[in-house]
Amino acid sequence: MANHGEWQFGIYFNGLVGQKPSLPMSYDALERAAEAAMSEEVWSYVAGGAGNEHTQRANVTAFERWGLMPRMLAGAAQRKLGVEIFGQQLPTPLMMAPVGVIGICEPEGHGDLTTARAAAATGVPMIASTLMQDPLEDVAAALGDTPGWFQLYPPNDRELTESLVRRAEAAGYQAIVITLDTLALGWRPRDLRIASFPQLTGLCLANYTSDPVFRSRLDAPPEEDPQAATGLWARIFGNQSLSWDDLAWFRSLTTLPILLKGICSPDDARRAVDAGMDGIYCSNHGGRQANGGLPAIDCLADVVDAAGDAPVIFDSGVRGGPDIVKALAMGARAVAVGRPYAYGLAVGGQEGIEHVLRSLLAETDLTMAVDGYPTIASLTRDALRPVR
Ligand SMILES: Cc1cc2nc3c(=O)[nH]c(=O)nc-3n(C[C@H](O)[C@H](O)[C@H](O)COP(=O)(O)O)c2cc1C
Ligand SMILES: O=C(O)C(=O)c1ccccc1
Repeated sequence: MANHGEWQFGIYFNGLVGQKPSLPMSYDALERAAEAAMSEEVWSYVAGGAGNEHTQRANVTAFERWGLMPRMLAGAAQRKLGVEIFGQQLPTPLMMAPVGVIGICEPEGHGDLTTARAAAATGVPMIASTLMQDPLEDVAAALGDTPGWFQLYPPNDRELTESLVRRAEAAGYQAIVITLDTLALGWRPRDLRIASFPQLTGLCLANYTSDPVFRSRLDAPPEEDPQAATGLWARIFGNQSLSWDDLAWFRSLTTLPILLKGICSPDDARRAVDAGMDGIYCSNHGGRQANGGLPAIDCLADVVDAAGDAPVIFDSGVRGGPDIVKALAMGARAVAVGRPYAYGLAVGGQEGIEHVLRSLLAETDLTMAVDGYPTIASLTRDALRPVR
């Protein structure tokens, strides 16, 4: 396979016949275009974070405190970006993080299906959120040969939790990601200012309204009384009494690999592995949940060390190829992005997502080429130096 970076020559050659890319070529331009393309409510929800968004900004700027050491004549003419996770061979170390409102990041409201098609076209796995506009089965069917993982927000109803996990397994998802950092909703001033929370208008609840257990809890079907369905969702979503003791029960539900998302503490990573979890997902939810926290990248190395042989996925603040390379060098097995592909969808539909993913992969590949790291295995912490 050609190196991902060669994609840039396609763009330059198009320039020879007067064609310029119609989609943004930098993250800042992508963000501006997305703001223009989205409704005020969706923009606020996607772009915003917790409190004064200090942690959200710090997630991004913390990457600038690490520099990659360039190595010359390192035999990096061909790069190998493939990785293996839970016996799955992935063509690249990039993943799409679960974004619960991806369904409404395009005007037609089927953004989950569009994202799955972009995953199918690029080989970049989609981690499908519990919050979807289309049922998880339909989204799985659109993934083609690309693996999908299912992200679970465990409701405070065990029968419903079990139903969601079994449906995900039956639909062909290849891992379950249990998100632990959103058992309560963070303080989000942007959304508070405009008094907007999309799920409360009934958006992105298809996995609930299509679920037999959820439906059995309602007096009338959601099609007849959508408000009652939304009210039930609001009552069952939060699950603040979840504890480490519940992990054995989750483990008993499925033979699929389970990862815990929202882990930043090495002690929690150790505890997760001891409880039989298969992987760790180091993330602070893109700074959307708790403000005043550590940048997620500053937590990654300790989490990797504590996780032992268990693979660690990383997200929060990844905006370009060098960020991906740095997170891999810290020891992440794969690196995910959230807002970047949501903006790609808003700006250019499926093509927009593919454009964002291909740009990230090209820049990752070229960073490895220019800095002399031919394989992901060659990217160790020795490649990183603190910027003074
Ligand atoms: C609009 C939006 C919705 C999200 N919804 C979910 C979700 O449903 N489940 C989840 O585990 N994480 C969710 N996240 C968090 C992402 O999975 C990821 O941790 C975060 O976006 C990474 O940070 P980044 O946006 O800086 O790349 C959401 C993030 C955004 C921006
Ligand atoms: O907005 C989020 O980040 C998120 O993950 C979420 C999803 C559903 C309810 C509350 C928060």
